[in-house]
Amino acid sequence: MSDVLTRLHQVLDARKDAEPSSSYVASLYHKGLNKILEKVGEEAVEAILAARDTEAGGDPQALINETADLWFHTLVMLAKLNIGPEPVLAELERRFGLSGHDEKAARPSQDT
Ligand SMILES: N=c1c2ncn([C@@H]3O[C@H](COP(=O)(O)OP(=O)(O)OP(=O)(O)O)[C@@H](O)[C@H]3O)c2ncn1[C@@H]1O[C@H](COP(=O)(O)O)[C@@H](O)[C@H]1O
Repeated sequence: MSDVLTRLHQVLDARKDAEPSSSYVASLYHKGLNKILEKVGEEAVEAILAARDTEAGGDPQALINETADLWFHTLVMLAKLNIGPEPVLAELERRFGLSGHDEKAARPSQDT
């Protein structure tokens, strides 16, 4: 399934040469990194609100959709900075099976 992240990244990369009027992703690149970061923040808030609604008995599909929007916009953010999903997946792989407390204790002191 993580293959879809790689395939999506290839599309996001190709959109760097597209006309802003022809593609949502190209229009985001054209507006610049600050607009992309604004979208990531917006989608994070929408995911948080949908999680609250789901806990209160709402439709989990709304949370799934908002999480997909959030992941998508973080991929656009990374692509804008010439980073694909692979190093993020590799970092998750590296952390896999490590206790969260142990992993945090082993981080360089400037990381949060
Ligand atoms: N996965 C997605 C995807 N998820 C969400 N979105 C878009 O993200 C936007 C987020 O919704 P909003 O209501 O916040 O957006 P908005 O109101 O248009 O934005 P603002 O004007 O408020 O900034 C919507 O336009 C969604 O269609 C996506 N747009 C594109 N993709 C993928 O990216 C590929 C390339 O897309 P294009 O560049 O548009 O061809 C597509 O083939 C898909 O695979």
